[in-house]
Amino acid sequence: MTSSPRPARPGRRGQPRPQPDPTRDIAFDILCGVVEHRRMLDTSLSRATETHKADPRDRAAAHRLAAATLRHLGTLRAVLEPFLRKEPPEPVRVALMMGCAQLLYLETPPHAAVGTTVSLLRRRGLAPFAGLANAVLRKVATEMGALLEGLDQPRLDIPQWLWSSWATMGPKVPRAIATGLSHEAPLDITLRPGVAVPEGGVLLPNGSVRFPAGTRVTELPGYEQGDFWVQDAAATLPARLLGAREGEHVADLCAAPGGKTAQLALTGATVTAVENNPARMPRLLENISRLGLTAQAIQADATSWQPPAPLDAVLLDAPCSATGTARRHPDVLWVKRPRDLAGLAATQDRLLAAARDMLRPGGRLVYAVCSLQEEEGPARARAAEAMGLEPMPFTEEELAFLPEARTREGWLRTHPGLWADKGGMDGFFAARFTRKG
Ligand SMILES: C[S@@+](CC[C@H](N)C(=O)[O-])C[C@H]1O[C@@H](n2cnc3c(N)ncnc32)[C@H](O)[C@@H]1O
Repeated sequence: MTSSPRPARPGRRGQPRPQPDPTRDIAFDILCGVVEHRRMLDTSLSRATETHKADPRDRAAAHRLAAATLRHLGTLRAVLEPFLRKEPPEPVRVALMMGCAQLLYLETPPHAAVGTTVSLLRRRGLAPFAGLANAVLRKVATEMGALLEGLDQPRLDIPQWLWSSWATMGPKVPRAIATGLSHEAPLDITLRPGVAVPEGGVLLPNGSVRFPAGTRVTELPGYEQGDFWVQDAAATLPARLLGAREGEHVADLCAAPGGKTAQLALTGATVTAVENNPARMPRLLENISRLGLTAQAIQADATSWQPPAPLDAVLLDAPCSATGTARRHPDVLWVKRPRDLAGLAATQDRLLAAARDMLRPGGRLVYAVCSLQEEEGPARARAAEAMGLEPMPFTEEELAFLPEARTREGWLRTHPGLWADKGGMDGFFAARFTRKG
């Protein structure tokens, strides 16, 4: 992150005229949206990009700054605490946290981090706090190492309710997840069969290819030709574990943007992808076409859609809290609340019941969520059993490349602390069932 290269021109009354800085303006709007209004980052990003007439580079830089701040929100609050004798208004705290994040995590030169924060406060009608920001950020810049010493950063950066909830997976799991969430996620792609590993990529044990964080997928050779698609290593597992085969009729419920549809289509099965959100249909269709795959995409609510004939297999990648994707979407940690889970679980149960009814006797169902929450994972697998679905556990052989993700029940449980030496993975839960004959 660099400073604005142009010197400030004098404005009225000899005051330096604040320079436009769309990157920090957008990041500030995003952060205020998350922290004050529990608004998702992507929602604010689109809105703020329009307001500040930003170009794609500003947008990307703003996203990176906002994400770095959110990834370390608890630590940044703790670092600032000793310098604030009185509680500042929340937007001022947000600007200070953003300034601190640039100093502590983004290697922004101190004069730029301090100067741009002061300008931001002036632009936003918060000039009375400019002096405070100047003094606090200068101190942070000089005492950086000492300020972080002794802080339990992974613990501070996770809201208490999530930390406690993750302990249901084992006492060491919350810390492992938090450590996995403390850095940017790498870029994983899934290759079409027969495509060579692109230069710079590392082949993972599940067959995914991994690139360093910040790699732009559209710039990798083979993207336009449809040689691969973006998909986290953990996200490849549910479709793989459905075991779809040529000649089978399968449905991919809740399908956009279509990573799992692509996997299923490549098995040779006849695939119907069902997605209810019209805004997400173009991405699904675009991906199917870029990859040159054959799959029927239908815009419909999967709780009421019915296949023309009973299906051999169904993949249900249900909507969820998405806490498993917090490496890429750190806002999730601060936007979601415990009370959101009951509504999501009710939707997941409705989708499970609908999926069950689509199957022929003996047909298979994989239920998956990118959530780390018990309510959306194991509790839903038990609900599926109560609906008359018969468990069909994942075997040791099927998960031989990732044995630590196989639970005693034969479910799949991944989290950002797994494959720590390789760069981690998203959090997923999956369970497989058959419909009794
Ligand atoms: C977790 S995302 C799916 C990701 C996708 N399976 C993939 O691998 O690329 C969940 C999707 O379900 C869709 N969705 C939510 N409720 C739905 C419903 N009742 N019927 C169909 N789709 C639904 C959402 O719009 C969203 O696109």
